[in-house]
Amino acid sequence: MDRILIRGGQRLAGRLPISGAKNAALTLLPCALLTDEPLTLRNLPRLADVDGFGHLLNQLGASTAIEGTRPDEFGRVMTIRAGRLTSTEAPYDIVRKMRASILVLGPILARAGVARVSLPGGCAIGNRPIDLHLKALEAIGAQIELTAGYVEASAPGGRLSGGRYTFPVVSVGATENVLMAAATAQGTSVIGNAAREPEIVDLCNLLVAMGARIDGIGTETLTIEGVDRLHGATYAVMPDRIEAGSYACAAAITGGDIELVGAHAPDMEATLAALRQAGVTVEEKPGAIRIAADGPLRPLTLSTAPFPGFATDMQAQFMAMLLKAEGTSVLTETIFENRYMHVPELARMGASVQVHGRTAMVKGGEPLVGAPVMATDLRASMSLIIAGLAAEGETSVARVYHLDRGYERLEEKLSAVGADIERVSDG
Ligand SMILES: CC(=O)N[C@H]1[C@@H](OP(=O)(O)OP(=O)(O)OC[C@H]2O[C@@H](n3ccc(=O)[nH]c3=O)[C@H](O)[C@@H]2O)O[C@H](CO)[C@@H](O)[C@@H]1O
Ligand SMILES: C=C(OP(=O)(O)O)C(=O)O
Repeated sequence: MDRILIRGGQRLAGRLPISGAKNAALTLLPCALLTDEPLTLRNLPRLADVDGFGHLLNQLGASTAIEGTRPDEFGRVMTIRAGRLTSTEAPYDIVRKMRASILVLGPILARAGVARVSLPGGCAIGNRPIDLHLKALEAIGAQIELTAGYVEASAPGGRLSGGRYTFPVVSVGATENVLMAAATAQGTSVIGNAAREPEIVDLCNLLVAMGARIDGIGTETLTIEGVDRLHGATYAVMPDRIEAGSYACAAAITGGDIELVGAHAPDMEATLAALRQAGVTVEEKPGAIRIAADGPLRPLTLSTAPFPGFATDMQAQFMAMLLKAEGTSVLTETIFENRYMHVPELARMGASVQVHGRTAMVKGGEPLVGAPVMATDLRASMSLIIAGLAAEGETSVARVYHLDRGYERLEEKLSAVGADIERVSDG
C-alpha cells in the first residue's frame, strides 16, 4: 500500500498546473450513453474515479479509447462510443466503490427505456441518500421500484415524458441525473431549485453541444425541451476549482507564492474571497491565479453552502490552513452530517479543534508536528497533506487511494513547487 511522506517546512513557489475537474468529468462521462455517436472528452484528469467510470461504461457496452498524452503531461483525451448498450445494469461491485456511478441512471433510462442501478449507500462523509434523484426522475415519467438493493426504473412506452420538479434542497447529483434524462424526453421539463455549481454549467454546455435545448443555464430554474436524439461531440472538461482551492491553501499555509495555471477564478469566488479575508494575496492573471501569503493568516468564520456559497469540498483544506492563523476560526458544515473525519487525524499532528455538532472551533497557532496519519476520505486526506507541509518533521499519510480519486499526481505537482514530498510503496 502506498503512503505519502512529507517533510514539512518548505515554502511553495512556482507554477502549478490545474487538471480537469473530477466532479465535472464524472457527469460528462455518462453523457456518452445518451448517443450512438462518439463523444470525445479532452482534459480528462488521470484519476482512479475516471478510470472506474470508464470501466462502468465498458460494462454497459460502450468502448473507451484513450489517446495518450506523454507521461509527463497532465490530462488525457478519451473517446467513448456507445453504439448500442449491451447491458442496462450498473452492478453493486462498481457502484459501491464510486458513488458517482448513480449518474448513469438517468442516461441509461433515457436511452434504453429501462435501467437497473445498485443503490450507492453511504460513505465516510454521510448517509448520502438518492431519494431526490428518484423523485425528480419520477416527475419526468419514470416508474421506479427499489428491490434487493437496486433501483429498477422504466419509462412507459420506452421514453420519458418531461414534467416539472422543484427540489426541496439543492442536490448536485440529482440535478445532473434529471438533466441528462430530460434532454431526450418527449416534451418540456422544468427543474426548480436546481444546483448552480459550475460543474452543472459544464454539463449543460456539453448537452447543448450534443444538440440538447436547455434554457436558464447557470440559474436555479432549468427548462429542458426534449429532443428526439443527441449527437456526438468533442468537449474539454472545465478546470478543477476544488483542486485549485486545495493548492491555494497549501501555498498559503507555507507562506508561499504560486500560480495556479489554468484555474478559472469565476468558478471559485467564495474560495478566493475567503483566502483574501484570511490575508492571502489573490491576483487574477490571464490564464492563472496567483496566491501569495507573506504575512500572518487571519482566522475566519465560514459556513458551507451550495454554489455560489463556500463549498463543502473546501472545508477540510481550509481547516488545515487555519491551523496557522492567529486566532480561532469557526467552521460550520451544513451539507454533510459527518464531514469532520479529518479532525482526530489533525489532532495527532498537534491541532486543537473542538467539534460541537456541525460547528468546528479551530484554534490557530498551535505548533504542528509531523506524525503518521490516515486518510478517511478525499478532502480529509488533502487536509492532512496541507497540514503536513507546514508541520515540523515528517508526516506519513496512509490510504493514498483516497487522494488518487481526486488529485492527479499530487506529489509531482507539489514537489515541482518546492515541497519535500514523495510517494512510497510498502510493497
Ligand atoms: C461527484 C460529485 O460531483 N460530488 C459532489 C456532489 O455530491 P452529491 O451530488 O452526492 O451531493 P448532493 O449535492 O446531492 O448532496 C447535497 C445534500 O443533499 C442530500 N441529498 C442528496 C441527494 C438526494 O437524493 N437526497 C439528499 O438528501 C445529501 O445527503 C447532502 O446532504 O456535490 C457535493 C455537494 O457540493 C460535493 O461535496 C461532492 O463532491
Ligand atoms: C465528496 C466528493 O466526491 P464524491 O461525491 O465523488 O464522493 C468530493 O469530491 O469531495
